[in-house]
Amino acid sequence: MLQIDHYHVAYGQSEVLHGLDFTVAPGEIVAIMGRNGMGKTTLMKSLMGIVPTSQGSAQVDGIDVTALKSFERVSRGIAYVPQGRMIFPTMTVQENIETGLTTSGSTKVPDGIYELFPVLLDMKSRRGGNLSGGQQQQLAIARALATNPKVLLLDEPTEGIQPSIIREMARVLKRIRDERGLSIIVSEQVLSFALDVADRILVLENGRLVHDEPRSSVDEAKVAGFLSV
Ligand SMILES: Nc1ncnc2c1ncn2[C@@H]1O[C@H](COP(=O)(O)OP(=O)(O)OP(=O)(O)O)[C@@H](O)[C@H]1O
Repeated sequence: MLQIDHYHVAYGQSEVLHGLDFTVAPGEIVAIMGRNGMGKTTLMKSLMGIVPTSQGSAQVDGIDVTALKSFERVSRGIAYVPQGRMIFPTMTVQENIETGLTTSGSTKVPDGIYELFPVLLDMKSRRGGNLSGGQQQQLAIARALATNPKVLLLDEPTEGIQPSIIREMARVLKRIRDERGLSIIVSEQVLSFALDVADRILVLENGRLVHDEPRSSVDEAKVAGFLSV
């Protein structure tokens, strides 16, 4: 569903990603792990077309998206939940989700979204800024799903969220994957969440992939070693 080849990204003269190669299958959840500053956010932003790719390519469902603008990537099936969630604080919950509908041509929030996140239905007339961190994270995921994506990117979704909500988030992400068959890429520093949610664990270290193992055979101590400072 997502294929990344020889993928390089730089800020000006400073290269941050030095040639990544990986694929994500339909219905697969991949966790990209790594300490602060290793390039996880840069990868997400470049896949979304916010930061340009300097070499290499990204394909979604067989279509090269490397030269496309962000809104074109959304219509090709990439959705993004940025670090810090970035919901619109003065807009209501419903209005926040509706901003994701522009690509689908629909004006009504699909019922399936509120089924996944019942708390958002209860709060649909509240302002986004009045929600808790966990509820805002659910809202950001709901908004991304409203674009009906094939590939969902989540940048450090557990940041600032309490443990019980983190476990619930893992459950919902797996349910979304099972029901919609989409591919999910989640950048993470919390190993327990990655082990809970992912089918495969990649580790990014100084802009290179240094580890790529299925969840079932992952060496937890080795991955933890990459994450310790
Ligand atoms: N706008 C920018 N201009 C120049 N360098 C940048 C810019 N944004 C990030 N960097 C650098 O790129 C490198 C990777 O940063 P990035 O934010 O992708 O890491 P990360 O793994 O997502 O870390 P974090 O967990 O802190 O978000 C860092 O060295 C950072 O200083």
